[in-house]
Amino acid sequence: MSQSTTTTTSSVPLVVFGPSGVGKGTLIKRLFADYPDKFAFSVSHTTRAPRPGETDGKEYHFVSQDTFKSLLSENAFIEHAQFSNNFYGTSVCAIDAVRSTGKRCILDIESQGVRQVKNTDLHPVYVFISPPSMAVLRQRLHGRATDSEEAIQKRLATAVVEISYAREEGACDYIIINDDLETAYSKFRDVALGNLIQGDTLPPLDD
Ligand SMILES: Nc1ncnc2c1ncn2[C@@H]1O[C@H](COP(=O)(O)OP(=O)(O)OP(=O)(O)O)[C@@H](O)[C@H]1O
Repeated sequence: MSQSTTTTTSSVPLVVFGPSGVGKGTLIKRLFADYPDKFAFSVSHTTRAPRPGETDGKEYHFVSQDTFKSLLSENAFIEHAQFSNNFYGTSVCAIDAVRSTGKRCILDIESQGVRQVKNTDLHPVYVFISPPSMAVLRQRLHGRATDSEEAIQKRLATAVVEISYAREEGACDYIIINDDLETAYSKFRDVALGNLIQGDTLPPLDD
């Protein structure tokens, strides 16, 4: 691949999506650790209150519901969502802020957000991280031990929605199955660096 192609591909944002518990955070954390000067998350806006230790503009841009709504009406967000009465959104400005530092912006969002991004002129690269099977996803959610059984069941139900979206024509540029972590990370790193890879094929995930 020519240098110019690599540069162009690796400067557009990278959207990473996939069911909760599949290992997106694990892969992204490792990428940030390996390449601290190359990648960054954009800072999202939220209407939720800051938690102790959080700084405005660092973890989030903390705004009121009214400010959020007016930003929304000005089309300031490329995607937004509501979770338990709070709004969250990724602004065009936040993505530009990452771009201006010379880093590649990474977006870790749900398929609902991916659909919204598709309606913008951002044109990122879309990577779907897939579990090797639903049984493995279930095991990982239990193994992480951060959720109640009820929350795990909810995440599994949402996983079905994420996976069925990934099956839609043109939903993603790359599928990476996170079975063996080293193999998955090596593919993920290549995509993030703008290299062409042979993506995986979605497994049946009907177990
Ligand atoms: N390839 C792998 N093999 C085994 N375990 C893994 C692998 N990848 C990740 N895990 C483990 O699976 C669990 C879920 O991973 P992680 O929290 O990164 O998922 P996630 O997709 O970021 O979830 P969420 O969207 O809920 O934040 C963690 O305990 C992690 O250590």
